[in-house]
Amino acid sequence: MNAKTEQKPQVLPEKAKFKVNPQNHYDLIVIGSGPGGRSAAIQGAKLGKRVLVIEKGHKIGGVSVHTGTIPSKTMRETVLNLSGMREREFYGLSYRVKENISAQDILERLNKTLSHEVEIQEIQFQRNQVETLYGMASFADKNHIQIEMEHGENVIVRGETIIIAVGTKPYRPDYVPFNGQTVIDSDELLSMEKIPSSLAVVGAGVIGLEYATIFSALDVSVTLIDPRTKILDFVDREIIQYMVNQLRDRGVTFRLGHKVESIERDEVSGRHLCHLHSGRLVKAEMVLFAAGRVGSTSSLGLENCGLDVDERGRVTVNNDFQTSVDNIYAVGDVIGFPSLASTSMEQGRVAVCRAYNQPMSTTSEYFPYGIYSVPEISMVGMTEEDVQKRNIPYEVGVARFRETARGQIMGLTTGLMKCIFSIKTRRLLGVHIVGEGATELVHIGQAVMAHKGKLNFFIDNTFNYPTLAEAYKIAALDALGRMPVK
Ligand SMILES: Cc1cc2nc3c(=O)[nH]c(=O)nc-3n(C[C@H](O)[C@H](O)[C@H](O)COP(=O)(O)OP(=O)(O)OC[C@H]3O[C@@H](n4cnc5c(N)ncnc54)[C@H](O)[C@@H]3O)c2cc1C
Ligand SMILES: NC(=O)c1ccc[n+]([C@@H]2O[C@H](COP(=O)([O-])OP(=O)(O)OC[C@H]3O[C@@H](n4cnc5c(N)ncnc54)[C@H](O)[C@@H]3O)[C@@H](O)[C@H]2O)c1
Repeated sequence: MNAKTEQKPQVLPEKAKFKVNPQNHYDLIVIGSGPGGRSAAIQGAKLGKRVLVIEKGHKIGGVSVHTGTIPSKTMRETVLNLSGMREREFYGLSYRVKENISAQDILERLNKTLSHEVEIQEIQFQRNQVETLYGMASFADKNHIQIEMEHGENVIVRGETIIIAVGTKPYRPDYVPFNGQTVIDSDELLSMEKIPSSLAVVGAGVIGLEYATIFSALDVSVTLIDPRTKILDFVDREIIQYMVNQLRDRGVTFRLGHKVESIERDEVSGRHLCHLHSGRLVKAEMVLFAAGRVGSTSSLGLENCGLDVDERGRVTVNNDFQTSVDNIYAVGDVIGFPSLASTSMEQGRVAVCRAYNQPMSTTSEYFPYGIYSVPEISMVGMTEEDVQKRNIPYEVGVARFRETARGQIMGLTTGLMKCIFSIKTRRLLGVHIVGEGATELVHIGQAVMAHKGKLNFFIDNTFNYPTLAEAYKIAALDALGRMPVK
């Protein structure tokens, strides 16, 4: 989709006049109730503002709650528990907690988790007196938002400050014959009726990799296809290599550097044939197309307030998350990188504080990245490739989880932590982890980095025993052994 062609910049309407009932006047209007919108709304309410959140879905929560973060992580947890994968070191490769895991097993837990999460968020809005209207929002002008409600009713509301937090939707090019059941995007995956015996995942980004590895843990035969030869190029190469080796060992097939040209159904076998540019063929019962996402801006009427979007439907903002129209801010996935629930929440809070000139300290430059593949990956700070590019003299310390007593207790045979230290200052520059608990463990490194901590922090402090966190000490001692004597 070329959003640019959809969103023709137009001349602003001459001071459009809208008669708006004073009841429909708000200090702050937030469009979208995902992590960015939610935290913006609550921050606005905490500042004593009258806040309205407009949500086009039936429930608040956004992609994060309904189709993205929480569902995929709940699915992962269910699969890891029911498959017994975490226990196989002790009980053998054939160990299963439940034989024949069904789509229903996964959906049951998913529905319980999601409704609980929505309830918590609704209570948060109630407690903070954030008002909610369900309907499709579009700009009438820079202060007025038209809301098309479900039963055809149209309402116009006025906001002095507006936050765009509409997020993204899956990229769905015309050449992919989506059918909602066997050729699907990541939203549709959550209503699958049956777990396929084979799966082709097109796009080895974070979404593709997470789902590919979750299905592989269910013993599904998975092929991962991506036109790029390097997957997740922001992750340390050693960590990716470590993970790819494990996945190959588990039977995942990689078709990197291969572009899908067409997808068709083979009527005889009922499987789908993915024809690759190279002439190779991938056959699978289900195809998951996960080749990125586009901003949900095509029906937002941005042209009515003088805003434009890029080729992926994203809005441009400055460091305060303010768009080129002074009373309109944008946060979350709609502004692009890093497109995480975690960073979207922070952006929502910061945007509102900046809009109301609240004194606030500058946010830390270090944020962690968590990839919930099986095994999981997490990182903060610079990769080894980054420090090399910047010509920083460095040393690396590595710890393997199997070297820790906790790792032995848990039956971990894999898992790796890599810490990068500056030789000159001895400061911790980056932490990269692949394996059990990576997304939790990384925060220790994040805290040390944010406080400009050095190698000696890990050497001089005692860690709980037995823990996986001990890996930090092991990695630091490993690096120390190779550091030049000062
Ligand atoms: C499969 C998947 C897994 C993910 N896993 C993780 C993870 O593990 N960790 C992580 O940090 N991030 C993860 N993400 C990313 C995370 O979900 C997003 O970064 C986050 O949801 C973005 O929040 P947001 O506030 O920008 O908007 P969204 O969550 O995208 O919500 C936007 C909301 O706006 C509404 N909306 C859109 N247009 C309109 C309109 N015109 N009028 C009214 N309402 C409108 C939508 O209905 C939606 O509810 C994942 C994403 C996906 C797809
Ligand atoms: N754990 C997490 O934090 C988490 C999990 C899932 C998603 N997310 C966020 O969601 C966003 C979207 O994720 P994503 O994986 O869809 O996008 P992405 O941009 O990360 O990856 C898309 C992948 O698809 C490939 N691709 C692009 N065009 C293609 C085509 N025509 N055919 C085949 N492959 C193609 C790209 O080479 C890339 O590897 C990301 O920015 C990510 O930050 C985060």
